[in-house]
Amino acid sequence: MIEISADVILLDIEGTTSSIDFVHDVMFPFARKRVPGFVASNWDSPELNGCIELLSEDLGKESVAAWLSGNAESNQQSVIDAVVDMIDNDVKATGLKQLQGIIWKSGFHSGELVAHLYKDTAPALERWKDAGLDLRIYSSGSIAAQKLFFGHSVAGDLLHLFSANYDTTTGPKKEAESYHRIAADIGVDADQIVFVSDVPAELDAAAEAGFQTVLSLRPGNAVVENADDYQQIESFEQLLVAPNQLS
Ligand SMILES: CSCCC(=O)C(=O)COP(=O)(O)O
Ligand SMILES: [Mg+2]
Repeated sequence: MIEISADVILLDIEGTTSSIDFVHDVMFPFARKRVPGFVASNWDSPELNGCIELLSEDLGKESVAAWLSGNAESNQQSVIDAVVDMIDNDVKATGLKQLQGIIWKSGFHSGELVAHLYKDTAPALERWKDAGLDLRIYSSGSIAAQKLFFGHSVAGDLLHLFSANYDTTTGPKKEAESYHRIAADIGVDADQIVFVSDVPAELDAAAEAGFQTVLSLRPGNAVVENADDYQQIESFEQLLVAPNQLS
């Protein structure tokens, strides 16, 4: 059991509230299968072009210019191949995550996608919220995707439990500056925020910014060799958080 005093709980999704398998074996294949049709049908749309613009910031203008150096048909195929390759390699690029979020929308709305949550996740969120804690999400998945995810979960629509969502438009999850920005956005001292994630490098960045941190050890997560360097939980039932100063 870990007992913490804090006002805000900031949660990662994959490997923390929900299984990595669901994201990799259900959500990624759903998007991957639909990338060719989506790119072909939306080639001139502001939505797709916004994602391509973001990818050129993520990957460098030269890479994206190379995809777009041929005729319309070959350019579309280059974008499709590049996006599929990034999905297969779990690239956490903002433009890719925006694109995935757009494609997932139809799946969550039709009921084909229902977000996985560990059985302790929804009860813990309710318990923490009732105790007066401010709950937020910070994930590589786009904010739109996060809202689809928690709006269409195995425990129903949980969006009312969260005060805000952050994605990589705030900055990369492994950089301290991103956590400084989140603390400034919330308007509390960094030490009043506890960040829970399965990725040590994310916890290290958060700790560098002054956050309290907890390592999430869920079944199917990557093995963390130095797990004992962190406060750790296998379930949210092991995380007791008492609010400090928020009214
Ligand atoms: C919003 S669900 C999709 C999650 C996703 O695409 C992802 O990359 C998860 O990364 P996280 O930062 O939550 O580990
Ligand atoms: Mg994670």
